[in-house]
Amino acid sequence: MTSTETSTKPTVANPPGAVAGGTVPRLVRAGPLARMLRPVRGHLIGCAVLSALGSAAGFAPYVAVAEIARTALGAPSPAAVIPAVWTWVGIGVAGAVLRLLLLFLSSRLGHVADAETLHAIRVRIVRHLGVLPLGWFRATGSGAVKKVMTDDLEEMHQLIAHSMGEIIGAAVAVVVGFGYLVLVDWRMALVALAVLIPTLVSYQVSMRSMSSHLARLIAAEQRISTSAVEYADGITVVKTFGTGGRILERFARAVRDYAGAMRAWVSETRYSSAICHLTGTEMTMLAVLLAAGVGFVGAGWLTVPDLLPFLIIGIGLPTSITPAVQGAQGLRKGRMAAGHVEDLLERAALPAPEHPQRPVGHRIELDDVRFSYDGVSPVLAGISAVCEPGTVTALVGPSGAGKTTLASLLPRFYDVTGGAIRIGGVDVRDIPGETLLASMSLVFQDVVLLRDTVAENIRIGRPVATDEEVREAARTAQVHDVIEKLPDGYGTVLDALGGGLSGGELQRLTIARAVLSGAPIVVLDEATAALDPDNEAAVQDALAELVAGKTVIVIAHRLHTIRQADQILVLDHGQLVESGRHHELLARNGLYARLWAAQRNGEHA
Ligand SMILES: Nc1ncnc2c1ncn2[C@@H]1O[C@H](COP(=O)(O)OP(=O)(O)OP(=O)(O)O)[C@@H](O)[C@H]1O
Repeated sequence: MTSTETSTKPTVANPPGAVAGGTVPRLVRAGPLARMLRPVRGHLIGCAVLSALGSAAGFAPYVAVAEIARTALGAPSPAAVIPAVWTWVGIGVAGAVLRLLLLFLSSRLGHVADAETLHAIRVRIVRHLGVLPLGWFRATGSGAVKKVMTDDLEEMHQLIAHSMGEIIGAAVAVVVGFGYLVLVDWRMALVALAVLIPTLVSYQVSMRSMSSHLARLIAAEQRISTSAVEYADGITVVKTFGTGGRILERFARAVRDYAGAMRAWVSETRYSSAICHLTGTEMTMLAVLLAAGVGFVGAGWLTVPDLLPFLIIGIGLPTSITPAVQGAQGLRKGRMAAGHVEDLLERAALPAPEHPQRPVGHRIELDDVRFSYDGVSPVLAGISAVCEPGTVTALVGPSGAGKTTLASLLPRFYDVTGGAIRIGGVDVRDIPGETLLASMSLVFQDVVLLRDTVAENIRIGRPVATDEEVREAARTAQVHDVIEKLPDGYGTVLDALGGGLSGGELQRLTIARAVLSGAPIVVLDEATAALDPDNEAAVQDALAELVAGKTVIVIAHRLHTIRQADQILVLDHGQLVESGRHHELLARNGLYARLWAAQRNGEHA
């Protein structure tokens, strides 16, 4: 029996709740959780049975103490009860040992079920991540993956390995304890029940209230941590531009939301919480049982020895519920976590080609390409163009025109919603994913680094490349000399921030990756960030080496870098408004000419 006081303080970590009859089975049966646990049902049933038996055996020492007291008090002489006392001591010790053994085995089964379930889920997630559109990762995916892989799986671990056993153990403790008291004296047992029932009912009320508030509280808690991280991450910008007020305001709003949700919850549960505090403690039970017991003894309904089991076992009944309250909370969180896991697993995968085909050559054909992120507002509205092998095509246009979106349709970050993109005469949706990605190098502005050596960071371009090939690629990308000057040269381990390499140097490192891959198509997002003149020249030289002889699509922000492009596609509001070479477009005096004039004026201002 636990002797800790039952707490009904409604915190998110341990909110009010109860193991009221019917609630637990409904939760376990429900939806995604039940589906995920089906393969380990046998283990879970075994775990539950062992936990129940262990919890029941754990009563033996308490019953033994009560019985020894009853026997001793009612005996004519101490010597007469020695054999009976020894028997009860034996029963008590055996019960304690059995409890340890059964709970150990139950915990083992629970952890085996947990390991098998989480292993299967992790494998499914990893497989599914492999078929999700890359665009999903760029937009929102990495945060969602992290949350599911760490937070949600941790909640599921708590549920499978701990919460179920806690709930069943606590339920059995209450039932067995109460059953024993009924056998001793059913009238006194009813008195104990009169204290237990309001406790259970008020827990049940709190539990129902928790269901409606938990999602809101967790959401507010997440917003608090997100805005705190945002503040810490952006501290340089915040201090420099004095924008801390706005970020702090977001943080304060999240804190207010949380406090509001908590207030609503506390207010809704004020009566049930007060009853829990009043009736769910050992002190209250002791006072009631003692008062009733003395009265019963005075009335001749009860003997003093028969009062003892109520004072030893009865007073612990309310606090026996505590583990179930925590377990029920774990169950609820685990069920929400299972829902998040299933949401991720149900996210639409990129359809694999039904009839895979191999492209012949690398001619790129944009055929009436239409696209929308939300299926409602068009972002690209019927773009048609051809990029011949070995030529450079620049995508230009105002911010938000759709340049990045168009470029990201080539490697199938997303699929077109109308029209088609063909490479070497084959629709990209009919080219096997690996073949498609192997045919192009993607050089985007956000440099993604692995926490690994410089050499391995370049080798991502072609994992089987030799050390000499890695060095050669770095030389071509004009970054070899910089790497050689690092403390451990190519063996220097980079962190997420680039291990001291400048922005331009990191860009050349990603260019080296692309050079190493040797893919015949290059999709390039030209840097918008201004580099110092030396770095700028080095990056331009590296790019010139990379794109030589390749089919290149470049998203151009600074028009002077693409004056020599073979064709320039000018986008505006998702439409292709002009196309041609630099001097042709200037002669048309349209959008391109205006953008060019604006940039020239900007440079000379
Ligand atoms: N992941 C996304 N989900 C929803 N809408 C998006 C997403 N990415 C871009 N958009 C929207 O699509 C439109 C085109 O954006 P896109 O980034 O392709 O333009 P862009 O021409 O590359 O702009 P910039 O030069 O500023 O990078 C914009 O209205 C943008 O807000």
